[in-house]
Amino acid sequence: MDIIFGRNKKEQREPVRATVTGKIPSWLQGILLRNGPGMHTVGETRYNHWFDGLALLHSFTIRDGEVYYRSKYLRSDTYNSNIEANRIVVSEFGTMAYPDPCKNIFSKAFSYLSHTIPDFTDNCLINIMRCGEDFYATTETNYIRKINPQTLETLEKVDYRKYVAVNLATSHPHYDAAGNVLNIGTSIVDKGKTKYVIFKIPATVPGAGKKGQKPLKHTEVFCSITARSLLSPSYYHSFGITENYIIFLEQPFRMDILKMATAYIRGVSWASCLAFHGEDKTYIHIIDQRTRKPMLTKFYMDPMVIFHHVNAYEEDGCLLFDVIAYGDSSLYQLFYLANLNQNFKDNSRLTSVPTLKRFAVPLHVDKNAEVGSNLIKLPSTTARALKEKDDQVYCQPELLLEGLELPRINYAHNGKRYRYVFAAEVQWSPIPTKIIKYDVLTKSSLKWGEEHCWPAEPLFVPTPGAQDEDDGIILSAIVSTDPQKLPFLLVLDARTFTELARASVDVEMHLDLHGLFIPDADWGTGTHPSREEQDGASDRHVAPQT
Ligand SMILES: CC1=C(/C=C/C(C)=C/C=C/C(C)=C/C=O)C(C)(C)CCC1
Ligand SMILES: [Fe+2]
Repeated sequence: MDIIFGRNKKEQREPVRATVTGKIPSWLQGILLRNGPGMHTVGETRYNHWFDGLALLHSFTIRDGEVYYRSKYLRSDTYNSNIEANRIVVSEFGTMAYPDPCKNIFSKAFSYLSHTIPDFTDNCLINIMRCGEDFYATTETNYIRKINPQTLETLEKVDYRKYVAVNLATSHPHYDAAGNVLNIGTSIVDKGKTKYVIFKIPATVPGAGKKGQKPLKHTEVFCSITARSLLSPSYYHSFGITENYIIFLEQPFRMDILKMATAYIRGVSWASCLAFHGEDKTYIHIIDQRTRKPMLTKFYMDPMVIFHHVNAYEEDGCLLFDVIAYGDSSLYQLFYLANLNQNFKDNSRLTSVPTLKRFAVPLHVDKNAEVGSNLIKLPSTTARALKEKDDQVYCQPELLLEGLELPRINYAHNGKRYRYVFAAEVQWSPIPTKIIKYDVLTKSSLKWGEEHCWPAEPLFVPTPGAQDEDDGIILSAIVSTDPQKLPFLLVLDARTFTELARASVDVEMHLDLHGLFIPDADWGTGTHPSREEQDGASDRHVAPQT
């Protein structure tokens, strides 16, 4: 398994043409841009956790039935410092690093103290975010890195804290129909308070295109929620949204700020400051977008760990949300590289299987409803919300499907009633073996899988002018454990889940995390450099010139 997880991947800086078999639909023109960890050792030093790896961006440019692949390490400050020092000098999720090798005991003590809370990393390895016409590589700290989606070149480092008071922010923002970005971050012990801050970055700003007119400068705080605990806010990875509401789950998987403040001096990682408190509840915060205020009813559910929200929607006075839930935090434990070795199969059993669960929250709670009564009367779900005393409501889910992660939907249905979840199938280990299309209405699934193949997150791209939710294609980058088999971009018909085409590339591809598709039609005529300008004049191979 070391080939897939632990081995450093070489960049493919010049676009290389893939060998296409089958037929890519002629309307599919654009760039699939994805992110994930690609380098886990620097010099003699090694990261402990797969999520620590240095961000490797890669893209598949699809044009006129051909596919061109390229990859480039994000030239973050973290990457540059590590490469220059030829060792890991910046701390990541599972690895605490020490910048200066101290010469004597006094300077060592001084160095430790002056670094009590080191600056967080800008190794943005998780996802790609679109802000108007700009694209950023993202992680979960206060830093994002602007990138050129065509050349994969690294551009400026952006500190969210310049625009909004957050120390951490998710790498799974939402977008409204106009392309405005909505995200959530945590503001830690700021003016005596720890808060979850929901903020909005407009897609366009007056005078856009003029120097200095950046959407980020116009970031506004939409709403904030005081954390239940000043010194142990929840960890979260995503959130949910509908037309009128925002769903934030304050789960009992928490960060211990005091532990974090002493982590550097104690020589332990950030990950060791996170703990799951199975004796606690998960609080459901529902924010009404019209008033920008959280609902006063105290909704809660069992203790669980949720990384990915799938979708949410409103139906007959209820708010329904679908999430991939775990019974504990064992997922993060599994990704320690020490577990992802030859004995992978024995070491990497999840102690809880990721399960698609549907929750339902009543938007108007009748104060006179009997304690113990179920407030959900929808025929469409068996999810329940039990009235309790003191304005509390206990939500119990409907179990939809076990064994899936990295969920995606047709984003045109985000926040609305929907039918299809596209995901990677995973059972008791974090190995994605198949891609699955799950119909939440009929509860049936379609699957794609092939021997030795590990599929990445399946991304849905709609057919132009599509009416049906599944009228489109699925794109997934597939890596293989068989050294004889080249990695490839898989193109499936999203309706039937049959293979339309595959584009094999003779490179060492990494297993990635998340990304997005940029249709060619999205390149405006205005401020963007032309494709010709950006495609890279220095291309050795036949570059996708148009
Ligand atoms: C560096 C750093 C962090 C990084 C977290 C990361 C990198 C999480 C990755 C999660 C993924 C990939 C989940 C997939 O489901 C924290 C803990 C936010 C806080 C402190 C500094
Ligand atoms: Fe994620």
